[in-house]
Amino acid sequence: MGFAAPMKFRTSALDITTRLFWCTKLVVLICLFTPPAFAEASKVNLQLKWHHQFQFAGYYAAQAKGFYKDAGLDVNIIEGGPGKPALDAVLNGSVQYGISDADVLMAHMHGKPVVAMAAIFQHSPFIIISREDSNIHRLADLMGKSVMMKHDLSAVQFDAMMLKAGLDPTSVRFVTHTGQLDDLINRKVDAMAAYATNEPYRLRARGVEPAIISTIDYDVDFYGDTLFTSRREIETHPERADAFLKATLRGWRYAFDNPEEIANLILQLPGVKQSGATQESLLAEAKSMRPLVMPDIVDMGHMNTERWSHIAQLLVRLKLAPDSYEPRKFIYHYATTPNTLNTRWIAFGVAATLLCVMLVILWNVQMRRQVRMRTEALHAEIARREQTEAYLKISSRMARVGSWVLSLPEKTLYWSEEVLDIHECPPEFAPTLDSALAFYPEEWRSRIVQALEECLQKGDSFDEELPILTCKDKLLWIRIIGQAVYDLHGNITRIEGAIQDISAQKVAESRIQHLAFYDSLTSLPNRQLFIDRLEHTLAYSARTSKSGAVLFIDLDNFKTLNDTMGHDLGDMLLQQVAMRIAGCLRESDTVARFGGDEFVVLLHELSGNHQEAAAQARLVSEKILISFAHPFQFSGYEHHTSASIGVTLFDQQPTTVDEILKRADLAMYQSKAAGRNVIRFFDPEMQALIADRVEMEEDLRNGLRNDEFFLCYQPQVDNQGRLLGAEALLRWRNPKRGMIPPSTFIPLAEDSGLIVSVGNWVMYAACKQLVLWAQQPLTSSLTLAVNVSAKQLRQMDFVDQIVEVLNVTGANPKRLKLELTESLMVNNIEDVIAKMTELKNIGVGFSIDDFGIGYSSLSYLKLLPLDQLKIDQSFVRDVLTDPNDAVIARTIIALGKSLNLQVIAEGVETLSQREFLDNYGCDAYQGYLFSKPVPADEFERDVVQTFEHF
Ligand SMILES: Nc1nc2c(ncn2[C@@H]2O[C@@H]3COP(=O)(O)O[C@H]4[C@@H](O)[C@H](n5cnc6c(=O)[nH]c(N)nc65)O[C@@H]4COP(=O)(O)O[C@H]3[C@H]2O)c(=O)[nH]1
Repeated sequence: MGFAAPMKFRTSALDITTRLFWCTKLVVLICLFTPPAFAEASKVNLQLKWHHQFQFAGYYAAQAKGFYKDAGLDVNIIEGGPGKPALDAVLNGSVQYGISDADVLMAHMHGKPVVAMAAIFQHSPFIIISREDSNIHRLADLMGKSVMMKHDLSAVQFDAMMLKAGLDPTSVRFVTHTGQLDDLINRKVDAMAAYATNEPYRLRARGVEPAIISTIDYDVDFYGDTLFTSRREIETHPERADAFLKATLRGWRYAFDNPEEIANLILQLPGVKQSGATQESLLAEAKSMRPLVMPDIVDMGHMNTERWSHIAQLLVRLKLAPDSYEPRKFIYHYATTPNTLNTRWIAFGVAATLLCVMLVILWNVQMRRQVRMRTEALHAEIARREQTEAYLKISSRMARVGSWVLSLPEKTLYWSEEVLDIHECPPEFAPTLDSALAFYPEEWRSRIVQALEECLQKGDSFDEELPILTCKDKLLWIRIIGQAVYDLHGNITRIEGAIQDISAQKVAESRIQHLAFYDSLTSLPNRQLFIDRLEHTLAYSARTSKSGAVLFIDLDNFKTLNDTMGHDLGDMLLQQVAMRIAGCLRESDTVARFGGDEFVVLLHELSGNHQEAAAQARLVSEKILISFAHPFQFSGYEHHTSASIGVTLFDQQPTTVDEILKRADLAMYQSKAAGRNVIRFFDPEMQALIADRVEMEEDLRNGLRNDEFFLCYQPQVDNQGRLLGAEALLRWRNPKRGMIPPSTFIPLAEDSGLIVSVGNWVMYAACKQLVLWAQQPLTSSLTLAVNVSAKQLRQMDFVDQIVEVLNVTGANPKRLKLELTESLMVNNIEDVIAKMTELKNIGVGFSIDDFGIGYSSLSYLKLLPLDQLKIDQSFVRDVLTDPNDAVIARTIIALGKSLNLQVIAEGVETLSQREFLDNYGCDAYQGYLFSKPVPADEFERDVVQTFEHF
């Protein structure tokens, strides 16, 4: 449906274009209607139908008056006669043009290539003539009578007349036509076929009154003499044919206009006078021809397609011709345009008029179309504007924005519906400038008043965000925009603008602000806001004599609680901690959460005296520690926790936020190292230590690259004193620092993550050693225990790494024992079990190192694919003196037995320690009693030789 209009438009545009095209084409055609021009006269032959007489007057006139010559033709007129039919002459090509009857049509219908050019006789002159005294006046009178008739078209016309009259054509007696009028005069025949233009006159001239039966009386109306030619002539000489026809017709017009002149001319033709023709007889013939040729009524030579068709149908009906009449092929059409000047002017005139008419029509159509289109466009525009206005109203309502106008100089105020709505005023509320200003709270009102004044005085536009109290006393935030409007003289005539309710936006902004600057869990300021405040405080301190402090607070063992009791409890603890810390501070102090269990406090406006400020900071710190003394309560659960606090002071000395935070952080680490639940102030010595730690980390990294590490081996023996194997212990000899103990660099490697690369190095070194030992009988059965740190084991590809080391070195997995610490059992125990099981399946053994000091859950212990428990040396050390340690050692041995695990004691220094443990069934020992850890060569040389072997 939507395409209906354009379709219509397209069709009409097409019509117009088509009309214009044809109109132009017509004009061009008419204009091109020009006469042919021949360089030299073209010779043609014209065969007449009969002897020379007025019947062919037009042709003689055309020749005598030079019409043929004017048309570039040299025409040879050939006389016709019996046995000399023009049709045959044209068809065999001996002549180009001929005169004949409707037998040309018959020839055409029989497939002969003939073309009728002009029917000179509009009605056939054929008649049946008899003597008046024979009493033959109608066809019926001919029944049984003799009629002299040729078996040609005359017979056809006669048959047609008879049939039309309801008579049988064969009921008359036909006699061969002799052409002798005397046969009729002498009553040899009763009647004869004749020409109305000829025989009646001749009969009368002989004193015999004729009786005439005419075809017209029986409604048989054939054309008479017809100028025709061959199709070949038309195709090969179209211009000649045109020219010949035009000149001939001109000749005919001349002949009828000047019959005496032409009659005299005919008399001069050979054989005419001899035939007895006179001027009088010729003029009589001319006269009798007029009603048949009708030169005054129709165009000379006129042919009617319908009439030819009618004659053709009659011929078919009479079975004289096949049903194959093709008017277009039979009837001649001009190949070129008439060449008279008049015709050309008329043509031009007609064309120009046509063109003008078409242009007027076109202009009219175009105008109508334009008017229609513009009207439609106007309607569409109105609809669009109405729609836009409606949408604007909807969007204004949705966006809660409206317009206002303050007209000057009366200062009358107009509010749109939306503005009234924003102010929650009833529709009848009529605002004035004063009543509008009253919506703004007093402390904000001056801003809008000032904005209006500046707009009035200087023409400044304004854009303000202000709160209002609506008619219903609701607090809203609005954005008000205003700008001056001037008249032609540059005077401000009004201020107009918009008001939008931006309350929702303000809430969102403050929410974003909160999210950006506050910790979502505790609602405390976050690191960013804390830094911002610290910067302000530093600037303030630099200006005044006041100092300040930053406290770094870290919860002790928070990670363990979070991991074991779950994050929900961890979160609850952090929220309660936040409240307790905040409870120890002044309003003006800041407590922030930096993430995890890291809380940071900013104390400002402390004393300008350093010591006093330190005391103030210590007091607050202690208050915080004391607040932690009470257990934290969660639903049905109590939790004790303590904190480590690092403090740093700052005063007017220039320093940076980063520096202060770093110092507080260092102090906090120091307090943690000091045993937790303590307060430590930052001091420069500690900073040096930390700096050294950073440096050592770098040395450690380089140490790996520079091959500064090596392994020492400490023997492990069974209760019979036989050498079972050794524990591989890592050593680091740094060219600058000398030998560094593992207790120093292993924690550093753990913290920095370097322990993974270090551990990998150890694993390769230990396995290579196993391979070497495997090659010697004394050492081939020894096992090697290797320490594995928690970070190593947590590597996703830990198992693959070990397998790769074993594959690369070729070490026997059964000789390798991995020592894991108890802390590994706390987290993700399923993963640990899976990895251990995988390695266990290929023969690798496992021992729990330092057993007894951790948090091993006995239920998990059962699940681990362990081989050995290793009693921590701290219990072994005092096993003889501290009954608690003795009990623990005995318990571990008993536990091992019940779980079917081997138990080894480390740190055995004395025989009595060994004997004690032996008494309780300890399976193996390691300690200085047997040997300190020694390098491989020393181990092989001294240790291996000393012990008995399995
Ligand atoms: N007082 C005393 N000490 C004895 C006695 N017998 C052995 N020790 C010492 O006790 C530590 C035993 O190693 P650990 O418990 O695995 O404790 C090791 C282990 O936790 C770690 N460590 C050493 N090498 C490696 C390693 O390759 N990888 C990992 N992850 N940690 C290692 O460093 C810790 C310290 O190693 P070391 O300094 O070699 O100290 C060794 C050893 O020298 C004794 O009778 N009396």
